[in-house]
Amino acid sequence: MKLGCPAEVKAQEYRVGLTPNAAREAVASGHTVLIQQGAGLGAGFEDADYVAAGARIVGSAPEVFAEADMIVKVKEPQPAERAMLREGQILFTYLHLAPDPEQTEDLLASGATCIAYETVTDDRGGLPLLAPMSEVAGRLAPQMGAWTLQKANGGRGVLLGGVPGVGPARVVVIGGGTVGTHAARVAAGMGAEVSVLDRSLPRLRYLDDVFGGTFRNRYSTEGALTELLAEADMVIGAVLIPGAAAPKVVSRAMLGGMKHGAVLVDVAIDQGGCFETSRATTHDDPIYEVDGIQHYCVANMPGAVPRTSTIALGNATLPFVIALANKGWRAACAEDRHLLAGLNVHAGQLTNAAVGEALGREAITPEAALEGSDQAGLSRAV
Ligand SMILES: NC(=O)C1=CN([C@@H]2O[C@H](COP(=O)(O)OP(=O)(O)OC[C@H]3O[C@@H](n4cnc5c(N)ncnc54)[C@H](O)[C@@H]3O)[C@@H](O)[C@H]2O)C=CC1
Ligand SMILES: CC(=O)C(=O)O
Ligand SMILES: [Mg+2]
Repeated sequence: MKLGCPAEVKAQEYRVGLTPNAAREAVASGHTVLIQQGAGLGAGFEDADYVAAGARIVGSAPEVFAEADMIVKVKEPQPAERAMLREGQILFTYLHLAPDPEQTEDLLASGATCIAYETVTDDRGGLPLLAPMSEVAGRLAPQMGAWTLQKANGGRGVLLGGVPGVGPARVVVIGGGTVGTHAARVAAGMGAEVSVLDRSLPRLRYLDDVFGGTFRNRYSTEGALTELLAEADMVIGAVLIPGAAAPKVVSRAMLGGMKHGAVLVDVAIDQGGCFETSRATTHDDPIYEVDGIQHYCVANMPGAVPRTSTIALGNATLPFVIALANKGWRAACAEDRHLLAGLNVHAGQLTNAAVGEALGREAITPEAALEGSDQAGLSRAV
């Protein structure tokens, strides 16, 4: 198979879909790897590193898209990239379709087979291709929130850890999954007083067992949240219902009960955001204010640390990239129901129920797409 890796074009996105080590393994498995010139530079990988791994450097994105059977990326394809996808081509990347009807429309129109990193599952109920970026975004969240809390950035001018004689900042983390746990650990490590809320009792038990002495946890109800918001200097939004639009856990009215200059960091913004007042921002212009509360809502936070993020993401995606390249998408997905769970769009049909529900569109099951793909191809060909 020909694997193509274009340079990312989203604002301030310096990650890359394939590392030289991933390229080397794909080449060793008998595949051709096409890397757009300079695609790895932002993450510290030179074209020469890819050439040494056996990959071929290609001058432009249109050449990569035209030649490759499978496109491996990081971020959801931007409009110019969507226009280059074609029927039968595989796209393997983050998609986050639930809050993005335009992208969904374009992917359906392309006829491509689109597998989303964020809905691939594992045996333990986890999301193995989201987890590494959730670890990065979780660890970054208190760092970005601490910066936003500085007076010059519109925050209330509170130092996270306090100093001797002055108490620490209070941090509330909503959602105690991967993002939330890593955020809570780092915020506590910076000296803040941290509370984590979740709606899963098994998760709260786990957090209590492992981190009981480091941060507190509470069952997430509006009442508990309202109490904690009143005292909070920083609130980190980290909830997820896989594939679905994020539930709005903090309404605009609830901002009125918070301290002026407190900070919201909405990590869940890539699924539409879990605060009513959130809108996606970029690394170029990351913060804005609503009702005296500062909002940081960057949808690709790991892009801020592209070296760490690219390697972490590549470690997780590599086995799936190789399986897709070796077997083709249909056999690879037929043999691995967890990879099949990543199928969001195939041959003009939506194949993820949560995305369909969020967008009010009909979705078939990924299993039906697997069985019906020949037929779908045939009916378009006549
Ligand atoms: N902005 C960015 O750059 C990035 C964003 N993310 C996003 O961060 C979000 C969280 O991801 P993960 O931590 O990996 O998910 P996860 O599935 O590990 O954790 C989510 C947690 O939220 C809890 N939850 C669900 N509904 C809730 C509610 N109403 N109240 C309280 N808790 C609730 C779940 O029980 C679960 O423990 C996702 O939307 C993910 O896409 C992840 C990486 C980067
Ligand atoms: C998860 C995601 O969207 C990101 O890493 O940018
Ligand atoms: Mg994102």
